[in-house]
Amino acid sequence: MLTEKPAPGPAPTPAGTLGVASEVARLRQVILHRPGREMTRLTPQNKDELLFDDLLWLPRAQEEHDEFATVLAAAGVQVLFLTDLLRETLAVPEARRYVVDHTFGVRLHGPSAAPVLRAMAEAMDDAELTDVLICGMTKREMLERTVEPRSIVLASLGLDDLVLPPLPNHLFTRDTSSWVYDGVAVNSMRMPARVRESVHLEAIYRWHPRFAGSAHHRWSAPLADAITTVEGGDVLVLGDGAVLVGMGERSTPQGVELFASRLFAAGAADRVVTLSMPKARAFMHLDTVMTMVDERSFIKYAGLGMLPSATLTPTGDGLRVVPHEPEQMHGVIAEAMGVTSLRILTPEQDVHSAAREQWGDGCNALAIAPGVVVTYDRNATANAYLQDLGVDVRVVPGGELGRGRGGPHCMSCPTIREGI
Ligand SMILES: NC(=O)NCCC[C@H](N)C(=O)O
Repeated sequence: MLTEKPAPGPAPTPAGTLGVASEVARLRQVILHRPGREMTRLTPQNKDELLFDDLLWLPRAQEEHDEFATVLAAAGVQVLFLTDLLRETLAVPEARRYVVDHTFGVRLHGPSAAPVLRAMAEAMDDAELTDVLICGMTKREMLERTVEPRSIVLASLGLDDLVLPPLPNHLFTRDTSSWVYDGVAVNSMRMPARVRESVHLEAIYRWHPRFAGSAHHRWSAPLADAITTVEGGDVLVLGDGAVLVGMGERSTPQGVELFASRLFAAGAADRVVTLSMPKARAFMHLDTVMTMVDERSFIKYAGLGMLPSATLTPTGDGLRVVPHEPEQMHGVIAEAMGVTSLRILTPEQDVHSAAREQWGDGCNALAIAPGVVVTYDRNATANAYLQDLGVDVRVVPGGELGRGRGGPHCMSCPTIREGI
């Protein structure tokens, strides 16, 4: 039996206007995804394709996640759960049609099976459809709901093969959509295993009553392609019109230029600093190596070193691009932030311990207010180091959650921070 989801805290009070004008301003509202049955689809055979390094022990992962949600709720953050948002969104007929059409399509299922699968999905109630969309569906489960259409796509699958793959990386709500100033980017995801996550977030922001009525900007064309990709873990909102974006394994220069152009066109930002990161799994997103702790402090992985950067600014009808040498990295970010220097926080430890803590998301802090961060308890050196500097560190367990390679920053999509 999976454990029940706890109430996320006291009855939510209206949290304010949607938007995030800073990485560290007091967090008011966040989207989380409590890991569920989709995690039980992970096997030693498919985990790499599904971007997990190991299999999660689900009840323990849920306990850990519940603690994360409780720490946030105790700090006055309104916690929204993706499963609830998706289920409530599917009650809107247009949203349901959009999601079903973008899930059961000719490309994935072929022209013979797609219409049958769509009809099967249409017949489900909102909760069942939500479960199938997130957890996926085997052919055996499909046959409990519909007769097998004549389709070589389906005929090629065994009974326990997946007609619809699960989405275990919904856990990392940061990446799929990101609020930047008074708008949201529903991101085109780089890895095939995560592409369908954007369908759900797009539907939520377009049709869920909580978001549909708000006049926020959109910084992306979701599901565009695998070239113009930006993922939220690569994006840090520096404040006062500045944005920092990492380009590496997931976010591409093409995607970042489009993203910057949209921010500039709306007047939401006027400078974007890009960092060229190594293309490696350990550095898959900027927030795995560097996150903000307060208005001018970053916790940074020692092994990251200094990176080539560029400053993008608007020119009226295009972008002005000024490249910088690696040694200028901190100065360039400081200048974009309008501060004389950054405070770079790098715990002192031997290279092996530093690499182990980075792998365990030691630099993946979620600021819930300036100088108040949520981190995994396992990163003892980084946590003690921050505490010694006077940072209020609120630790949560991450032994199971961390197996998907993400910490508190990755597992949270802030939708409202103070000061927007
Ligand atoms: N911002 C992040 O670094 N998110 C963690 C994403 C982990 C996920 N398993 C992935 O590979 O996409």
